Amino acid sequence: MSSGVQAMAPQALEVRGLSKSFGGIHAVKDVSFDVRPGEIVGLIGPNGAGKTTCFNLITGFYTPSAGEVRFGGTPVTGRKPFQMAQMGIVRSFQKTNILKSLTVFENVLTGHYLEARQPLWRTFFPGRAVRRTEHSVRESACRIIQTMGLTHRIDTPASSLSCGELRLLEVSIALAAKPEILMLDEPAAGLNSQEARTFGEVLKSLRGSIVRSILVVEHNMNLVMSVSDRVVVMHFGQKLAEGSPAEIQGDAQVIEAYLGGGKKG
Ligand SMILES: Nc1ncnc2c1ncn2[C@@H]1O[C@H](COP(=O)(O)OP(=O)(O)OP(=O)(O)O)[C@@H](O)[C@H]1O
Repeated sequence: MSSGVQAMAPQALEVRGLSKSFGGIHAVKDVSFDVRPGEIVGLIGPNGAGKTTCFNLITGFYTPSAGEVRFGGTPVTGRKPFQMAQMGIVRSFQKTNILKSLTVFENVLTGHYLEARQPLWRTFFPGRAVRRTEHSVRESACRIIQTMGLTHRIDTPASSLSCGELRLLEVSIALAAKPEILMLDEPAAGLNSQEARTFGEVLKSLRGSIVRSILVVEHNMNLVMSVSDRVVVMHFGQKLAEGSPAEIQGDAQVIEAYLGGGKKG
């Protein structure tokens, strides 16, 4: 769908020895894993395992206490979130990026800010280049909305969407930034099992068409196990296991971590 994305060289995300302490709490401790081009990787773990902190470290919202993040072989540790987004590492936010009074189309348009930025003078003297950008941004928004199955809601204010549709809109807005790797933090929160299944199918359809790879933090085990090529399990800030969904589901240490640690989801 996005020819821009497809034209890019594939980039792997490499996380090496990542650590973050808050006072005396080791929220993330020496965590390493890769997301290879074309993969969907699930990042799971019981409550407080360090998943969100890990996400915030990778996307530049936190600075690591130690360790490195590389993207396509380039060290990107410590870069700001907008710099990460410009490189193609884009995360979704739970609800916070949705403007409820705007329609689905308008919300997805706002997600194109990286592409649509213009110098101020161009706002007053829009030339052909500005109109071309506007046209391509509107086309891109329509394509994303169609891919996400929201075309029938394109002119609906976000305030009227169901919970499942809001989740799809959150991902749509992230897609507007043209990610190479899309990072989703609990994208299925609040969905019932049917909505989560539909959501999973949409996610699988994105990979290789509109984004190269996906890293997803999620408590809904059915969803994670059905969409992921590989699963990384965190526990008490550290990586406990890594493997295929089948391997992870049969891993005694993982089962113990969930059963012993207060399972969520
Ligand atoms: N800003 C912060 N200041 C202090 N402690 C923090 C901060 N952020 C996270 N922590 C602590 O770090 C640990 C890991 O938290 P984190 O939110 O990363 O876990 P999680 O796996 O995402 O949990 P959940 O599944 O419940 O969202 C927890 O003990 C948490 O209390």
